Amino acid sequence: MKTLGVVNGGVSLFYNKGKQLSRFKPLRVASTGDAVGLGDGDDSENSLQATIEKSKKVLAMQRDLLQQIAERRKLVSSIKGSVTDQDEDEDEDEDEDFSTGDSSLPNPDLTSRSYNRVDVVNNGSIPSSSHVNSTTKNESKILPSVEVQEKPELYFAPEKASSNNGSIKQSKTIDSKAFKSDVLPSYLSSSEAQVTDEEEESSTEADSKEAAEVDDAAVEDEKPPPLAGVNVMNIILVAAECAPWSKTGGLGDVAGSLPKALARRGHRVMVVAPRYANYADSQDTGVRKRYKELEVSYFQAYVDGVDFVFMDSPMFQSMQNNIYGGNRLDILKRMVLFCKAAVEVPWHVPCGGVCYGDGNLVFIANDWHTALLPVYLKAYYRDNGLMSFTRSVLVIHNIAHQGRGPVEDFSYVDLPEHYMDLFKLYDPIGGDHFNIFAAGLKTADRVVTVSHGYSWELKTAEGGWGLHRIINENDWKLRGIVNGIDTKEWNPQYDIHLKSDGYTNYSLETLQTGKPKCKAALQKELGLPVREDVPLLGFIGRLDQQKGVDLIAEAIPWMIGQDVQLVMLGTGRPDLEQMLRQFENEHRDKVRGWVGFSVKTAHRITAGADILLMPSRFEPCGLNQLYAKNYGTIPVVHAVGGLRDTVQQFNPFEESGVGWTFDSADASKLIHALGNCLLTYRQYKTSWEGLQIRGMKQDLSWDNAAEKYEEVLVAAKYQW
Ligand SMILES: Nc1ncnc2c1ncn2[C@@H]1O[C@H](COP(=O)(O)OP(=O)(O)O[C@H]2O[C@H](CO)[C@@H](O)[C@H](O)[C@H]2O)[C@@H](O)[C@H]1O
Repeated sequence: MKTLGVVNGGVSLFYNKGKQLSRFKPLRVASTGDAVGLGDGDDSENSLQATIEKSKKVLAMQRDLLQQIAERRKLVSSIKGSVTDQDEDEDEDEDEDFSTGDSSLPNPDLTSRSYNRVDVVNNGSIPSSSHVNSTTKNESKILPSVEVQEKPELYFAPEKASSNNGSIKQSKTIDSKAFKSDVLPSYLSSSEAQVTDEEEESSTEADSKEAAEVDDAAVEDEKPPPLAGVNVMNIILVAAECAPWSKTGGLGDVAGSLPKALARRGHRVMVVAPRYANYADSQDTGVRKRYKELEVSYFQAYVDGVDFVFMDSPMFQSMQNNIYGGNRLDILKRMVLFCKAAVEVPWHVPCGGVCYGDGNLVFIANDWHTALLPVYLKAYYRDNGLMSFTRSVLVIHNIAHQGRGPVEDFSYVDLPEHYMDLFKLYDPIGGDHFNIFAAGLKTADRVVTVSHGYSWELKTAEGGWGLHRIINENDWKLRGIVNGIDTKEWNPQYDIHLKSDGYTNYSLETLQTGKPKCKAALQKELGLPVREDVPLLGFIGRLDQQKGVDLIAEAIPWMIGQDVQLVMLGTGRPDLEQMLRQFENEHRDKVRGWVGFSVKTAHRITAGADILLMPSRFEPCGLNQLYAKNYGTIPVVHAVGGLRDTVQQFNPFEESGVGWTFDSADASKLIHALGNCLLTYRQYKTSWEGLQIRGMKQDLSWDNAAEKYEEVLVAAKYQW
């Protein structure tokens, strides 16, 4: 078996047969030539002096060890706090032996940046930090009882469940659970959004105070995930947006939350994102670098165990709330600068006093905006024998945006001529063109996409948007991993946006009182009639072709004929924004079309609505349906991509499933599914509660996904 020596800032990490043999700095004493006790006279004085020096060193090392031991004790007590069952009690005892053995040791002063839960050897020894700040559901909660009820009879007319006229064909190999819904009795049956808002987006003092309270409450519930152990790595996630600092959609959410889950597993994790505004909670690192005539500097914040590094340049600052603004070349130039500089961040930007360095390091790039990063890593470094042990993983959140342009755009990316072939792609309509995503996909060591369903769709002509051939050729390195959600931020129990204006926090135990309160508050806030019995439907999303807003538009006349209320929140295509306003104007007693980007309103709709509509034409993963499930809001979705993976169709005979799905992007299918959903809402309350409870009980946290990401990172690390 191959033995691999990874040089990591002066400390070698040796791996043999997959095992890390030496992860900590060896404790070495008396390494110099002047041995103690040899010679006499002056010699003996010298040797005495040498002994004193060595004793000092030994003492210093002991102090170091004591600090590490104290940190482990802290970890053990946090594990003890969350252990509930018998098996875990046994583990706890073992841990206790370990900790009580050191109980007499002094408790060193541990700062918030002191040590990781697993000591990561970084550039010579100072590991980054990590708080344990996750929230997971408390499974031992008392649930409202679900009564067995008669099966529904009055559902809509049956239709062929297997019919598949969708824009994307379904795979035979796709998740069997997702498919189950299709064989059930069927009678149950680019322009990117811009940040346009808003008062709550600038975090107020009150918000941060509330957020801190949320942290405290969440920490009490916390059950840490297993640690990465020997797989522990240095990870740098690079993305064009990162919530809560910058967000136009799901990419921002993922960049803000996946890293925290990786850190909870013990990895040292950094996020690099552009600095589009002056973020109050970040500090200037003082580091300045020049790329051609452009200077960048770096700001930094340390949150929930993750080093967030914001790259500052007039190019980014000028974007403010319009982060993908400007013409094609403007965006290209911004991303060239961002990716060139991001590859060097591990050398230049010290976090917790120490740079990450290039050993045991993997970059996670996201979408076309950062698909240049794997290419720069190869062209500038690995081709030249540098950063040889650094790897890159590229995540596809949405293949529809690719960084395309005329072939001449290659001159802006500053790469050797022979790299041109990586970017050149033939398009049946436009001929040869320049395609950044294509180059990134070919160059990255591994590729991840955000659901199983989408990983299959990407390989089809309809779903690959011209890149399906490249994706098929690189199938060996592609993996689908369903996104998780930030269970601290998107949790009805702690949600800071439910603390005022009549809203209230709620959990499984208080669902039946808390959610109706939120519904009434939402109706009041929107100026709709406050009625508990009327089903309130919600839609949240970018207004573009992807999200199927036009299907809702087609279904509006039917909806208006029902006793329902509808609220739609979104920004994007001006014609669709106008459509939202028009719906509201025409049906003021039933419809609200909120054009704008408001995180607060998104949370409140998720809590107050009974039903969330997601008729997306394609959906790589989708986060809103996951948030909806966590809030007891029932999703009605087009069974495509990640929606098919995450929304299991309701089956009244088994009382299973968490929502309604329809199998093609067609308004009549949406109406059919929604009709059955409304019928259940009105006539089968117990079934409805069952749907809510099953959704709320699912573990949607990032911890599961982080474990799978870790497998991909490790595969990349050992790949040559
Ligand atoms: N007007 C508005 N006001 C406030 N908040 C708004 C908003 N419009 C959207 N949002 C928020 O933005 C996020 C959207 O996330 P999605 O995953 O649904 O979509 P998106 O298509 O952007 O992401 C892409 O990347 C993600 C992440 O991988 C994939 O899940 C997805 O399928 C893929 O298309 C949610 O947090 C939502 O609440």
